[in-house]
Amino acid sequence: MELNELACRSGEWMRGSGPESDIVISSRIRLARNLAEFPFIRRCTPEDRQSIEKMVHGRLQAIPGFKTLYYLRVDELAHVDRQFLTERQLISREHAEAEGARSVAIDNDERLSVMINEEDHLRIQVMKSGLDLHSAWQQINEVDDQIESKLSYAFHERLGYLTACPTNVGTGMRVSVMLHLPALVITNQIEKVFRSLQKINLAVRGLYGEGSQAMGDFYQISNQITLGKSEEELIDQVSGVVPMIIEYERKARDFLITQNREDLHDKISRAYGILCTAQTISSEETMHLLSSVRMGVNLGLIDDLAISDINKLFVETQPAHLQKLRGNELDTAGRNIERALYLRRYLQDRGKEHRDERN
Ligand SMILES: Nc1ncnc2c1ncn2[C@@H]1O[C@H](COP(=O)(O)OP(=O)(O)OP(=O)(O)O)[C@@H](O)[C@H]1O
Repeated sequence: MELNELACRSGEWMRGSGPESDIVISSRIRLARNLAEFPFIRRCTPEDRQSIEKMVHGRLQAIPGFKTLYYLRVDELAHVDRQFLTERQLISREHAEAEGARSVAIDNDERLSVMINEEDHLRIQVMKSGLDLHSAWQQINEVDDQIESKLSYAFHERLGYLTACPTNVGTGMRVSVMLHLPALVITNQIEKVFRSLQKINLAVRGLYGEGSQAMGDFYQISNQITLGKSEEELIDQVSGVVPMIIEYERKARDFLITQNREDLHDKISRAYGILCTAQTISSEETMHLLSSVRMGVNLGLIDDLAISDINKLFVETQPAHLQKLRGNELDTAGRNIERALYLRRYLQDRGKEHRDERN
């Protein structure tokens, strides 16, 4: 697949069409799996890695339905292409930066991706728009069964699936939701919410997962425990807590709008104004301003844009996306100019379309 093809369209999870997608950007389930006949990645020789890569690729191809997956050798891609896949959440930052033979298989809608030779031999992930963990589980469970019918997984009768890091042993599953929580940040309640989540063994991470900073008020909430609970219990734990966080965020938004409507409207309109007119802008500032505009769209304070537009802009204004869309490499200053140009054009076009629709 030409990566440029991917750059020109939105993955399913970016469309903002799933349940509760005003606050829940996406739901993700990933399974860590290893092959019984090879050592864990950290103990593999370069030859082992090559053999695993070749074997898994071959077996995946033998699964009906997997033939249509795009298959990319990550270690053979240019830096910008690896960064591009990270920005689309199709591979982890570790997979983009690691050494040795490694690859990824991706389906057409970007719902399913399988990383080969990441921290574990296989990392299978399914992503859905909005809060949709149960259907993500249904899909990943089927995919996992299909793969298991072609490969022999490292499995221990008492412990469950064996993984490179002990924190993943058992189900090998991480269940997560990416939430947009700007009002809890503005009202200084976010730390309190995080402390309560940590008490019930849920992890809070930034936009790009483990060790990453929260950007644009996006937070990822996931299970910390993988052992001693069934997959359904882990999903229920995360699914059970998310509606409460959604309610807190909605209450904080209501509070802001009733107590301070003018200030909030002003903050959001200024953010929109800067995005529509800036001549040079960093990705950090863009994320920050888009976060305000996203809340403005949800609160009906901005009606020129839809949530899908904002989700698309969040991804397409990232460094590698800009360079792919533009077709050449750019340094930081060049990217900041290109980003501002891209935003001005996009927002002016969408504004015009909306005005035409209304007339
Ligand atoms: N709900 C989600 N929606 C979109 N992207 C997600 C979601 N959850 C995680 N991701 C992305 O997946 C990548 C990997 O995430 P993360 O490092 O948290 O977990 P992981 O792959 O399960 O690995 P590990 O727990 O072993 O570190 C990151 O880029 C992260 O942003």
